[in-house]
Amino acid sequence: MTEPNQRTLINFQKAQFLTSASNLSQCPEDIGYEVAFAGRSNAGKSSALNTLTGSKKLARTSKTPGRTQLINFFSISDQQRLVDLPGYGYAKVPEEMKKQWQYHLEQYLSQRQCLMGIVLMMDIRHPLKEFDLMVMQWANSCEMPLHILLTKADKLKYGAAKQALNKLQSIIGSYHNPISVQLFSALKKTGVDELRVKLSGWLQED
Ligand SMILES: Nc1nc2c(ncn2[C@@H]2O[C@H](COP(=O)(O)OP(=O)(O)OP(=O)(O)O)[C@@H](O)[C@H]2O)c(=O)[nH]1
Ligand SMILES: [Mg+2]
Repeated sequence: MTEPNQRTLINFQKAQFLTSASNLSQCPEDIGYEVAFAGRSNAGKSSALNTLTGSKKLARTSKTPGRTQLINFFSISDQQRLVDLPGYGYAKVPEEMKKQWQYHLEQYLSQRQCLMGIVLMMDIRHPLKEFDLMVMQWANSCEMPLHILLTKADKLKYGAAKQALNKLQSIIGSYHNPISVQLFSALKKTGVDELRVKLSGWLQED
């Protein structure tokens, strides 16, 4: 028998765009294993997905916050998918549209049976905003595994980045869902292996 930590690493380079959905009914069949990438608009979700999969343009990145407006599905195999969720909190989007996204996002998060865990991305310079705390509390309440990426770690000196990591680590100590945090930089490729190990655990059967 293999120990969970000896499971094979998934080859994330196999990820291919599958489909986009604007609501739950348009999502692919709810089977197998799925991991969702969530975060505030501009947190670096699409960049992290591209870095993870070794692709420059699998997920669209943009200097314009709010670019990813649909739930985008990427398949690694017919049983394993990565999901780029719409960025939350882009101010220039009309209020009604924001409510719609929020509704569909909540539907997805609460109803999706194959959802194994959430990767929550926060810009290391602006962590723990209202949306982040909401996701953290929600995950805690339903025991959903959560892995936090402190993104754009290259924007801080190593000491300051480490300090931000330590602070987050002490905060998540009071949570009782499976929860972890790491530094990440799409620019410098920092933390990619750590992320691959975490997701390989989530996306495979025990
Ligand atoms: N310096 C630095 N910039 C980054 C990093 N990751 C992302 N960015 C930049 O941050 C901006 C937003 O990145 P995206 O990956 O598009 O962010 P997103 O969370 O997908 O944004 P939305 O789809 O709008 O919600 C882009 O200009 C990226 O180039 C990083 O690790 N380091
Ligand atoms: Mg995006």
